[in-house]
Amino acid sequence: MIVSMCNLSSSLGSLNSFRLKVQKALLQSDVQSKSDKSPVTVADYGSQAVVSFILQRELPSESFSLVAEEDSGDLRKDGAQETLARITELVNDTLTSDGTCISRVSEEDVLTAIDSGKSEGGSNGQHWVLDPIDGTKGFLRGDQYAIALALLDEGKVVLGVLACPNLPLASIGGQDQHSLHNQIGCLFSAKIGEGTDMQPLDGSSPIKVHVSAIENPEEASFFESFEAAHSKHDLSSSIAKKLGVKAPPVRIDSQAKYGALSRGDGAIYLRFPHKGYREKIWDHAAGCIVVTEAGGEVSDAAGNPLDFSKGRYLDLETGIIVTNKKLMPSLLKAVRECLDEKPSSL
Ligand SMILES: Nc1ncnc2c1ncn2[C@@H]1O[C@H](COP(=O)(O)O)[C@@H](O)[C@H]1OP(=O)(O)O
Ligand SMILES: [Mg+2]
Ligand SMILES: [Mg+2]
Ligand SMILES: [Mg+2]
Repeated sequence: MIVSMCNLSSSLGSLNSFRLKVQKALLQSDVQSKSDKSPVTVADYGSQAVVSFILQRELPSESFSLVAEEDSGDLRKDGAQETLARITELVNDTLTSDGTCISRVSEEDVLTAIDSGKSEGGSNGQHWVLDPIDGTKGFLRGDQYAIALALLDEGKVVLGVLACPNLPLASIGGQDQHSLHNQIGCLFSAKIGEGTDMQPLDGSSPIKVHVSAIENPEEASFFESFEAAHSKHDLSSSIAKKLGVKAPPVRIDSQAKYGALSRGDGAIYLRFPHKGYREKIWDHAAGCIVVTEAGGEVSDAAGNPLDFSKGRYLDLETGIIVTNKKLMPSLLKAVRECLDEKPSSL
């Protein structure tokens, strides 16, 4: 399966205008609640439809498989007609404005495109993995969010693209504040064995990025979820304290954390969801390769690499930790000690 990184990057880049436009003009009726109480918006559905259309246009149909977050169930219910019409209008605006020669798509086409993301993934063959808007709560607040697309080959992530429309090109880690003219919007892309690139969302040239080289935890800063409901802030604080981290946490939404970490804005990302939460592959696949190709490591709380071959969910020891190769052993030790002291914290 051959699809150029350039095509993919420009397709996700063109989605940028779609999302910024939708984010600014979002109506109350554009936001719904899913069965797990998490929010979903016309932008989540529209983004999934657009990426699905573009991938299916670029790729041979017989082997196409997409594992994506949203499905059309709620959009097919009575009362959803207006929402579906609005999504279809936004999708058509996007597909025609980015110069791709796609004729207008119907509401049924949009529903079908969304549902092409129902694949179960797994360890055989190739599967695209999509989070059309990761960090929907951040998107709604006007803060960080990401569009995350990855490719699995025989259960391994081999390619990842992470668009972060609200992430400054300059570091959010304290240094380098005055470079790049405070431009906003970053696209991270990584291919196995080829490193990680970052480029502005306007399509300017990419640069190679690398994780922080910090070895002394006292100089490290760490990322965690903005939402306390998504990750235990008290547990992260205990781990950071035990490790000797002095800086307060940097709290941002979505896989933008992986992007920021891949260019060394911070050195550590800690994620400890509350009991019962199951991590999905689309929440980590693109971020994971963006960080590992930039020289970092991603593991579960037991030190195992993430296994993307088990279907739509990640099967892991609760907790995801990300850092550079130098800090990982001491970070894992701090995690183990904190969990041993307070096993009930998981
Ligand atoms: N209860 C929850 N616990 C942990 N993560 C959650 C929960 N509900 C939704 N998420 C997902 O966590 C990710 C964002 O986490 P964070 O911003 O805290 O890093 C998103 O993928 C979000 O889904 P979504 O893609 O629907 O926004
Ligand atoms: Mg969601
Ligand atoms: Mg997500
Ligand atoms: Mg999402």
